[in-house]
This record gives sequence, C-alpha cells and structure tokens, in this order.
Amino acid sequence: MAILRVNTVNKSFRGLRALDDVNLEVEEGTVHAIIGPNGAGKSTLLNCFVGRLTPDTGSVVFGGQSLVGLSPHEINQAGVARVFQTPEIFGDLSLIENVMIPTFARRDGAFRVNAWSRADAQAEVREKAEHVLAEMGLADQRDAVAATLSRGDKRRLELAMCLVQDPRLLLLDEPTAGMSRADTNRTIELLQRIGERGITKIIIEHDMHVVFSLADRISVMAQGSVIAEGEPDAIKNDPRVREAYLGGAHL
Ligand SMILES: Nc1ncnc2c1ncn2[C@@H]1O[C@H](COP(=O)(O)OP(=O)(O)OP(=O)(O)O)[C@@H](O)[C@H]1O
Repeated sequence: MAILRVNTVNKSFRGLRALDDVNLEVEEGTVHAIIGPNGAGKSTLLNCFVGRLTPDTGSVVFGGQSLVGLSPHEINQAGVARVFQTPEIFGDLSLIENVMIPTFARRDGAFRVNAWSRADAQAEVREKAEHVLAEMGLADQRDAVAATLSRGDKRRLELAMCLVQDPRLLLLDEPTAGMSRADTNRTIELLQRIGERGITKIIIEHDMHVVFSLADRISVMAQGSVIAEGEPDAIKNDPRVREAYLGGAHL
C-alpha cells in the first residue's frame, strides 16, 4: 500500500518550472530513492512534503491525509520526520538533551524545554533517548556537547533526533553528503539497521553507492519531471537515465 501519493504537483519560482506535473507513489516500509542531476527539483519536491513549500497545484497525501497547506510542525506531528543537508542540532546542549527535545516537542506541540521539569516524563524520555543514541553508536558520547562532534556524528545525532519520534516516514536529504567513505559506509549500515523497523524512507542522494546499497525503488528526476521509475537494476540500465546523467558517468 502506498503511504505517500503525489499527484500532478507543480511548483514554479518566478517563471522557472521547478516541478512539472510530478507523480510519485511510495510504498509503505520501503526505501525510495529520488535521484537526478543538480537542479532537477529533488529538494523542491521534498520541501513540498514537509510544508516548507506549498505546491502551486496538485496533491500530496500521506496515509490518507492531505499535507498541502499544513505547517511543518503539523506534518511532523502526522508522522513525517526529516534529516536536513545541514544538521539542525542544538550545538550547546549535550547529545542526550538533543535527543530528548523532539519527544517533548512532538508531545507538547513546541520546543518547550521547560517541559523537562516533570521528573516522571523525563525518566521515560531519557530512557528512550539513550536507547536511540546507542542504536546510532553514540552512547559513549551522550554527555558531550553536540557542537564538538565530527560532521558524521552530527548527522547521526540528527538521525537519532528523528528516530526518537517514531516517524512513519523519514526523509533523508543527502544523508552522507561531505562524509568520508568510511563514515558513509557506517551511515549506510545504520540506515540498513533502522530499516528493520519498517519505517518508510525517502532518500535524496547523489552518491550512487549509497543509493544502490539502500533503495528498493528509485525515481529519477530531470528538469522538474520524473523521467523514470523502477527497481535499481532497471534504473541502472535505463537509457533515459543514462542520458540524464550525461552518458551514465555517475552510474
Ligand atoms: N527558493 C527558490 N527560488 C528560486 N528558484 C529556486 C528556489 N528553490 C529552487 N529553485 C530552482 O528550482 C530548480 C530546482 O532546484 P532544486 O534545489 O529542487 O534541485 P535539486 O534537484 O534538489 O538540486 P541539487 O541536487 O543541486 O540539490 C533549480 O533551477 C533551482 O535553482
């Protein structure tokens, strides 16, 4: 069953058609990659899923609920979490505090740090946060200040901040951008491991090693349109995709 249905979405910026009749269906429990050359419209599409942008026309339906017109916070409360290209973490707080905040925010409707004062709630949330940090391999650094982390660890911390919310849909915008090969492989392993929880994931990624390690299905965008969609092997051999990537150099 499709958890996300995107129907004829269009979005223009001052005459530039960034999204041109985009259709997309993402099956529940799968990893769906969206790839395509720079400027293809991938981030614009993702921004339409999280309420940062509103499509000019078309619909985005998540689990039967229309997302168009909802605020980013409402979409987050509906079960959609996003890992950004630049990690959005609280640099001067510890890792454990960073991971506890989204749980309170989701429950209380805002980033209300004073909600921590309730001791019973705090114990429960702390336990869950510790579990997720351990899952991300960050348990040893739980009391470290987030700003001191390496780039790769910052991104894994942000992933922990998403996972602690038990999202139904996780959006990953270039989750390994700027990482070393070793860090990239570690992130792939972590994403494969959290895949076992059955969370649906949409991943935008330029690194084809990451895409082909994780994706069950791939949509290829070029110039605002989805030009091909299918299983990884079919996409690898699709002449339209090779053309979009200038002779297939990236594949
Ligand atoms: N806020 C904006 N205002 C004007 N133009 C925009 C805006 N956001 C995106 N665009 C344009 O829309 C097109 C699609 O951009 P988008 O960032 O979605 O592509 P992308 O596939 O994510 O590219 P990349 O892989 O480089 O991140 C580009 O031509 C871009 O310049």
